[in-house]
Amino acid sequence: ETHHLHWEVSYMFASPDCQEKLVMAINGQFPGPTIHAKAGDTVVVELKNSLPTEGVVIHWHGIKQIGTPWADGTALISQCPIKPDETFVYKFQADKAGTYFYHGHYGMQRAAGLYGLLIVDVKEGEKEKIKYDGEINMLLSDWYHQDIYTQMVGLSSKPFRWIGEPQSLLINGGGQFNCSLATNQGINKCNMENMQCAPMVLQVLPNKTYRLRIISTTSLSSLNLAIGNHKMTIVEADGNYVDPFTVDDMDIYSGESYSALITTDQHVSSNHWISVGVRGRQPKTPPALAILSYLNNNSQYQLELPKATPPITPLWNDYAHSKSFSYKILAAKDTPKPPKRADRLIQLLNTQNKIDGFIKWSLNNVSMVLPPTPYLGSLRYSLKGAFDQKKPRDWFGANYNVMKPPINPNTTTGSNLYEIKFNSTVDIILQNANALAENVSEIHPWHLHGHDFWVLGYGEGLFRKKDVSRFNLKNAPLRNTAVIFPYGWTAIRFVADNPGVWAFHCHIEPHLHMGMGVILAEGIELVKEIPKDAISCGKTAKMLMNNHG
Ligand SMILES: O=C1O[C@H]([C@@H](O)CO)C(O)=C1O
Repeated sequence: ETHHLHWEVSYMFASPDCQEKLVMAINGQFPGPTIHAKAGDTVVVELKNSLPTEGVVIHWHGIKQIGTPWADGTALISQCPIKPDETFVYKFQADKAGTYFYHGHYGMQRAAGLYGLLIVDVKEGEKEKIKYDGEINMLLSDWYHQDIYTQMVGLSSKPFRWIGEPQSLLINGGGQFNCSLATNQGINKCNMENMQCAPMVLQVLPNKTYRLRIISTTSLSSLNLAIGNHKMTIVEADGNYVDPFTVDDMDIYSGESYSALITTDQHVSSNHWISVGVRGRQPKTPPALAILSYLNNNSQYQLELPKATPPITPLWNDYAHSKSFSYKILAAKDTPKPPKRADRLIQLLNTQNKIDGFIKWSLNNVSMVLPPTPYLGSLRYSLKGAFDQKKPRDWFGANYNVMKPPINPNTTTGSNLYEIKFNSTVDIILQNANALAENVSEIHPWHLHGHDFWVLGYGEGLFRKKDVSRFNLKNAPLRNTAVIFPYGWTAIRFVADNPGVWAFHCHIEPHLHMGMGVILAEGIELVKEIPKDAISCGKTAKMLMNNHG
């Protein structure tokens, strides 16, 4: 089946948390429309850019883009930004059932509200492995009242202006700013008459099982979600089935998606708080709340606020709690196993650095900048001088103390382009370290485009070669996003079997903006003819003009 969609991206005024600001919308909707497809379906989105004066692209997060690397929607990597008033056609296959989303991938447009859900069901005629009676989607985001231009300019100014913590957290695009519905919070009570800021009510029937699809597209915040009186059984992560496990609360990092099963086994006419709070950074943002409401005997849903206090998020710096959740995520039985060994090991040291006093993030001491000509075109057509040719390193050297701020914080910029042998198996060790300030090391969720990878393990401190022997080759989970914990490392393995140019980066929007990413290029000679609309800028535009002049 083919899903043919006509979308128009524009700004509109909206008040997701009852404070009005400009929001990036699709067809006048924020969040954008939900795409429902089946595995194997083709999705065609004719995307018209109706932003007055800026380019746009959309990335289909978790979709592998096999055979269509130009549809990955990464500005200056896989395609040229779509110009105002122009239309670009994204055509790709929904390759695997699972919970996905889409979002802007140019500058910080995701943080402006350019996102929505992409739900892929099992193939026609195939049976869903997980049994449930109904589905509920929860798209989580954080929300800033400052516009993204002020944020971006601040991040690249001297002195540096950090974006700070978000003003509110949103569930399906709605939230409450500076007030709370929960009775135990020391802040103003929200005005419930304002429907836009009323909590989302999830209506359920008693004695059923629901599949909650939980997705985080936050700009900055790591989140924790809990439902009063209901346990959650995690069954899917990033479009891959996991070995089911049951928890009282779950963590979710930007770029991740999960399915959690809940059973509505409480009193037939009851209601319960769902709360979402911030982890990993000292929270200044009130938790987001939703209400799980059972249909009562009179066929009516309870719309009053639950009597109990909402679940409280674990202490923001209780990393043991977060690790215990991440370590429980293991592959379901039928998951393909990783190859026994890798052909190449790349160790990427994540550091916060400075260039002439400007604050950056670097990998092996190089902060990523993107060239004016997207890599996919310049590599495919071997255009000379399209980007900085300096090869990035596979290792950062033996003497780096990850527990202390960098002795020499000075960094440089570069393309961070790794050329990967087609069909080879690659291990990447994401090595965390102390940031510029003493005793600070932050969470970074890393997202890989074009692939799933196996998470082989996590460790504390500096990764050592002997840690390879601890890798989980038995039931390593497949993911497209993996977190690195403060002062720790995370090991991933993937097979470079998808011709194209793929970003691999921290999914925290300001961190990517500050250079926290690398580019992987594989099997470029196998990329078919790239649609002209994807490469009509920079040196590839000149090439096209010369060919047809
Ligand atoms: O990139 C970041 O910058 C600030 C801080 O380190 C400097 O102000 C912060 O919390 C980040 O995550």
